[in-house]
Amino acid sequence: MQATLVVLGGTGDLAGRLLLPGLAQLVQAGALDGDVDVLAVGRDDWSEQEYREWARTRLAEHAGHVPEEAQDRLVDLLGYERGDVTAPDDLRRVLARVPGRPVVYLALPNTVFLPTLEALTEVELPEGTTIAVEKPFGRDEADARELNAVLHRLVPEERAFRTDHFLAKQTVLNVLGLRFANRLFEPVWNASHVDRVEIVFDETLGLEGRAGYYDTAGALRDMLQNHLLQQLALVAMEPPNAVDGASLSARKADVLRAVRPPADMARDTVRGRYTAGTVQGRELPDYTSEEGVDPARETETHAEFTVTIDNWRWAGVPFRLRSGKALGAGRREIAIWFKPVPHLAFGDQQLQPDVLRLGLDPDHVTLELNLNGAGEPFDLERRALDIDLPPNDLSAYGLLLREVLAGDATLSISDVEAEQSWRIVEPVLAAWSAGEVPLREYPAGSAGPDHG
Ligand SMILES: NC(=O)C1=CN([C@@H]2O[C@H](COP(=O)(O)OP(=O)(O)OC[C@H]3O[C@@H](n4cnc5c(N)ncnc54)[C@H](OP(=O)(O)O)[C@@H]3O)[C@@H](O)[C@H]2O)C=CC1
Ligand SMILES: O=C1O[C@H](COP(=O)(O)O)[C@@H](O)[C@H](O)[C@H]1O
Repeated sequence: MQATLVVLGGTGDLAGRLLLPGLAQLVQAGALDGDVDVLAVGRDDWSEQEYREWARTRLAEHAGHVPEEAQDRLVDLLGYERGDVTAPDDLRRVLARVPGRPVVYLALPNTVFLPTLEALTEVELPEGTTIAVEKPFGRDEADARELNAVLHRLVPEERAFRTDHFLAKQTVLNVLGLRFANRLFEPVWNASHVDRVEIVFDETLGLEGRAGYYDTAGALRDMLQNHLLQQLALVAMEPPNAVDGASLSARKADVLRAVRPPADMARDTVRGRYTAGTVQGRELPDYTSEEGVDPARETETHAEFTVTIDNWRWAGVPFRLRSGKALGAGRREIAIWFKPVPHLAFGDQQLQPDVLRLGLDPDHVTLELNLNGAGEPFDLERRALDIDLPPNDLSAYGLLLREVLAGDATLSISDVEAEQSWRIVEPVLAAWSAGEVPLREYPAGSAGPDHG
C-alpha cells in the first residue's frame, strides 16, 4: 500500500543532515520504488519548489556518496506544507494531502513531542497510521509516561516507533552477533570475569547551530539517556530467543529495570561545558556565546555517569557512560575490560588485563591481549587482534527509515524501555539542577573536563 513519510520538523538539522541522505540511499537501493513519497512540514513560508531547493543543497552537502540521479529522484518525491505541528487544524490540512498510509515522523525538539501528539488526537488519523518519535523521548520520566499514554491513544504499540539511530549502527548491531552467534564470549560475559565496561561517544563536533533543541536538552538527555543506555542494554541483556522487536525489547527492558542509578552524584557523575578552543584546526567559540544559547540554563555539553546493575550476571561491575562535544579526539567505543588472571606465572611483569573494544565510526572490533613478544620468549607484549567491519550499504538513518516504513520494530525502543531509561537518568538531572555537582569548563579541543 502507498505510504507517505510525513516529516514534522522537515526543515531541521536532522532532516537535512541525516533523514534526506538516508532516504536518498533508499531511493538508490530501489527500496522506495513507487510505494513511498515524502511530505515535509515546517514553519518556513516556503513553496514546494523552495523546499526542494533547500533539500537539494542539503543533499549535495551530506549525501555526496549517493549518485546525483538518485538524489534527483528523491527531490521529485518531496512535498512541502507550511504549518505549526502543535495546531490540529494545520495537521488536519497536512494529513488531508496524504494518499494512503501516513508514517508520521516527529523530527522535532523533544519539548514539542507532547503538544504535537496531543494535537494529533484531535485529528482523525487514517487507518494504518504509523507514528515515529525521535529521541530523547520527552524531558523526564513523567513526560515520557504522558507521551506513551497519548501515543497509545493514537496508534497501537506495534505502530509506535521510538527511534534511536544508534541501534542501526554497524558496531551496535554487531554486539548481538558477537555475543550471541559465537560461543567464545558469553561464558566470560559476567561479573566473574568482567572488571568494568565503558561506553564512550566523544564528539569533535560542537553545537553546529542547534541551540533551539540542544540548549534545553544538554548532553545527558541528548546522548546518555538514549543512545548510550541502549548500548548498555545490548551489552548487558540476557540472550534473546530471536532477533526481533518483541524479544529484544523484553530483554533490554529487563536489564534497564535492574540498573541502579549513580550512588554518589559528586563521585559518580561529571558534567562539563566547553569554552573557546580549536578542534582539529577548527576554531570553536565558547559554548555560551553561540547564537541561541542562554548561559543561565547551565546546559552541559559533556556528561558522564557510572552505574551498576542489580542482577546475578553483573552485580558490582561498574558501567561508565560518557559523551561530550567539542573534544580533541573522537573516542567512540564500547570497551569491556576483563579482570586480571588469578595468578601470573611470568614473574613481576606489569600487565594490563585483556580488553575487548567495539569501535564505532569507523566500525571495528579490537581484542587487546598479552602475548609473547619479540626477543625473550616470556617477555610479554601487548598485542591487538583488529577486525574492521565492512561498512553497511545503508547509513544508520537509511536502515532505520527502511524499518519504520516497513513496520518492523526490531530497531525501535519500547514504552517500558523509554520510561526505564528516564528512571535511571532522573536522579542525575535532579542532582545537577540542584547544583550538587559543579559544571566544569573544558577548552574545545581538549580531552574534556578535569574530574577534579
Ligand atoms: N541533528 C542531529 O544530528 C540529530 C537529531 N536528532 C533528534 O532530532 C530531533 C530534531 O533535532 P534537530 O533537527 O537537530 O533540531 P532542529 O532545531 O534543527 O530542528 C527542529 C525542527 O522542528 C521544527 N519545529 C519546532 N517546533 C515546530 C512547530 N511547532 N511546528 C513546526 N515545526 C516545528 C523546527 O522549525 P523552526 O526551524 O521553524 O523552528 C525545525 O525544523 C531532536 O529530537 C533530536 O534529538 C537525532 C539524531 C541526530
Ligand atoms: O542523536 C544525536 O546523535 C549525534 C551523533 O550521532 P552521529 O551518528 O551523527 O555520529 C549527535 O551529534 C547529536 O547531538 C545527537 O542529537
